[in-house]
Amino acid sequence: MNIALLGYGRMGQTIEQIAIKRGHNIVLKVDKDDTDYDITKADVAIDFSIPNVAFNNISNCLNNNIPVISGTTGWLDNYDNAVALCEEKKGAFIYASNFSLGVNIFFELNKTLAKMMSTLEQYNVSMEEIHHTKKLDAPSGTAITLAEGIINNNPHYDGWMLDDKADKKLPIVAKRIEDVPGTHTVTYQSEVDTITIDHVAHNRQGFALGAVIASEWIVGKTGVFTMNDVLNIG
Ligand SMILES: NC(=O)C1=CN([C@@H]2O[C@H](COP(=O)(O)OP(=O)(O)OC[C@H]3O[C@@H](n4cnc5c(N)ncnc54)[C@H](OP(=O)(O)O)[C@@H]3O)[C@@H](O)[C@H]2O)C=CC1
Ligand SMILES: O=C(O)C1=N[C@H](C(=O)O)C[C@H](O)C1
Repeated sequence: MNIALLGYGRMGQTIEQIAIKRGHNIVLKVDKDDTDYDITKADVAIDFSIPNVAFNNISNCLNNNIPVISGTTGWLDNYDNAVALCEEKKGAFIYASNFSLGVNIFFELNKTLAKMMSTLEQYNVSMEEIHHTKKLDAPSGTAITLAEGIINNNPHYDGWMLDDKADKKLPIVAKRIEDVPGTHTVTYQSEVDTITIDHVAHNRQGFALGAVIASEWIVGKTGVFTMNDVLNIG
């Protein structure tokens, strides 16, 4: 498969290594100053760029009928526009806040736990995410997906709040510590005990492998998909 990498930073470079090991060719590497490129030489594009360019990158792929995988976080104000464009162009698109198999299982575990805890009013839920100091957005996309998994399954919460507290808002604390690839912890606390579930990424290989698997899966398909479709879970 011929793959275009939109964003050639930490993730783009890790994806390149895994894609080559799986027998693919990297035909395009696009970074900040690369404005004049031909996306049509790719069979599929993988976008791991920065929040304020992701939607443009995705639109360019859909306008040129190239299936696109995006892992960039912090651009979701435009997610519905990306979905509408994909439907209009009869294209193929997947966004995931986290492509790793482990986190996608963790998402399902989080939803199941949220359902179980939803009638137990003595527990308050909170979340912490820790990432490297170069991360541009907070809270992480993964933390937002986890928060949505709780809010949709527990009527005591109707939103989330970063580094603050308010009634019915799930509090999220975002910490930045050098070189941490990504740690997410969900905590239920009562007066008598604490329940925590966490996912700790040891490196970026899991995110990158998931993105390559998603790109292999999407070629030849039409529609807007999620990692649950790719992994057949959920
Ligand atoms: N969904 C998931 O599983 C995961 C998501 N992420 C997300 O992926 C994104 C990238 O992460 P990471 O690789 O660590 O970040 P990096 O900063 O290492 O890489 C981003 C790259 O995008 C480049 N870039 C800037 N402008 C453009 C443009 N117009 N078109 C294409 N590329 C551009 C940057 O170039 P320059 O440096 O020259 O500005 C940089 O090389 C983040 O949003 C992060 O949150 C990260 C890990 C996993
Ligand atoms: O920026 C990162 O590094 C990561 N970003 C994603 C997010 O915002 O959830 C996924 C992963 O945690 C690493």
